[in-house]
Amino acid sequence: MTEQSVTRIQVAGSEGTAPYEVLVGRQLLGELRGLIGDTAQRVAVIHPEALAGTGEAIREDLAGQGYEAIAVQVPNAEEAKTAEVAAYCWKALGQTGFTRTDVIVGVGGGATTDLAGFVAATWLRGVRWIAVPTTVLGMVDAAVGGKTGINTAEGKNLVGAFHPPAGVLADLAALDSLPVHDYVSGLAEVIKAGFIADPVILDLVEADPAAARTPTGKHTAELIERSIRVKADVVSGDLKESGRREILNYGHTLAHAIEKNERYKWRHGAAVSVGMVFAAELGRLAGRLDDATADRHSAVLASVGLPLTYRGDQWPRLLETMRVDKKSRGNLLRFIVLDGLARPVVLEGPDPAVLLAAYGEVSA
Ligand SMILES: NC(=O)c1ccc[n+]([C@@H]2O[C@H](COP(=O)([O-])OP(=O)(O)OC[C@H]3O[C@@H](n4cnc5c(N)ncnc54)[C@H](O)[C@@H]3O)[C@@H](O)[C@H]2O)c1
Ligand SMILES: O=C(O)C(=O)C[C@@H](O)[C@H](O)[C@H](O)COP(=O)(O)O
Ligand SMILES: [Zn+2]
Repeated sequence: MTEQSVTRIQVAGSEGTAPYEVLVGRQLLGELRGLIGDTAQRVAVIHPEALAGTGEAIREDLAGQGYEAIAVQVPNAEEAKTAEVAAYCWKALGQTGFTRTDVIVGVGGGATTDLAGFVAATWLRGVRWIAVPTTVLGMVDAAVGGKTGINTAEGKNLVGAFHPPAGVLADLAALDSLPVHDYVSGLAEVIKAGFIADPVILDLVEADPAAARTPTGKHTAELIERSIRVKADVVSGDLKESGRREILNYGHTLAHAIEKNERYKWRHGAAVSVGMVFAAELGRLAGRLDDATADRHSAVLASVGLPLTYRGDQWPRLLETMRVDKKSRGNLLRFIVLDGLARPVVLEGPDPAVLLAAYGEVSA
C-alpha cells in the first residue's frame, strides 16, 4: 500500500447478513457519508473520553452535512463495556428519537466498538452501525466480524450479539496518538493471526520487532492488512462461530480468565499474549506441536514487549472461570491449540494434570 492509497478488504455476508468492506488507509472519514447513506436522519457518534476531540470533530462534520448528529462520550477501555454504559447510550438514543433508519458510528478501540456494536444490535432490535477503529487491535480484530458485547462480573463478553457493521474505516493516522502500551497490546492479535493462519506476519515481526512496535514501522500497513485478511476470511465463512471461527479464540480461554481475575484492568492483548504461551505449551504437551514452534511463541511475543507470565497462585480461580468459556460444552473444556504452524485445531477435555503442567510454563 502506498502512503495515500486505500486498500479494500471484503467481508462476505453470511447467515442473512450483508457483505461489507474494511477500508485501510489514511484520510478515510470522507467515506462515512456514503456508508451512512441518505435514509438516515440521525447519527450517534459513540467515542471514548480519550478521543473527545475526534468524536466532536466527526459529529460537527456530519451535522454540517445535514444529519442530526450527537456525540455520546463513554469511559475509556473496559469501563465502557458494562450494562450501565450501554443503558446510558440507549437513553441518549431514546432522547434523540433514534429510529430504525438511523445510524451509530463507533469511534475508538475494541472496547468502544464492542459497546457501540452492542448498542446498535439491541436498539430497536438492530440498527445499522459503522466501525471506525482507532487502535491496532480494533483494526485487525475487534471492528471486523460482528462480535459485539459487554462484560459482566462473571466474565468477559458474556452478554452480546452477532451484529456486523455496514463498513469499517481503519484510518492509520489514528495510530499516531495511541500510547505505545496500547499499540503493543494490539500486536498480540497480529501475532495470533500469524500463528493460526499467516506465518509471513511472524517473519515480518521477527525481522524488526522494534519497527513492529511503531506506527511508522516499515511493515506497519502490511502487518495490519494481513491480519485483517485473516480475520475477514475466517468470519466470512462462519459469522456465528459454529465451526472454523473458533480458531480466532487462540489463546483466549486463559486470557479471558486473566482479564476477569484482574477485574478488566489488564489490556486484552496482554492477556492474549500469556494465553498464547499457555496454549502453545498445551499443544506441545498434547503431542501436537513441535518444540520449535512452541518456543517461537515466547520469543516473538517477548521481542515486542508483551508479557509471558501470570501469577502462579491464581490457577484454581482461572480454571474455574475457564469452565464458563464460550467454547465449553457442558462440563467439557475446549481449547484451540496448534497441530503445527498455521494448523489450528480444537483440543477437547484435556487431562487436568496436563492443563496444570501447561500453566507451569506461564506461572510466575
Ligand atoms: N469483537 C471482537 O471480535 C473483538 C476482537 C478482539 C478484541 N475485542 C475486544 O477489544 C477490546 C480491546 O480493545 P483495544 O485493545 O483496542 O483497547 P481499548 O478499546 O480499551 O483502547 C485502549 C485505550 O486507548 C484509548 N484509545 C483508543 N484509540 C486511541 C487513539 N487513537 N489515541 C489515543 N488513545 C486511544 C482508549 O480510549 C483506551 O483508553 C477488549 O474489550 C476485547 O475484548 C473484541
Ligand atoms: O472474532 C472472534 O471470533 C474472536 O474470537 C476474536 C477474539 O480476538 C476476540 O477477543 C473476541 O471478542 C473473543 O470472543 P469471545 O466470544 O471469546 O468473547
Ligand atoms: Zn481477542
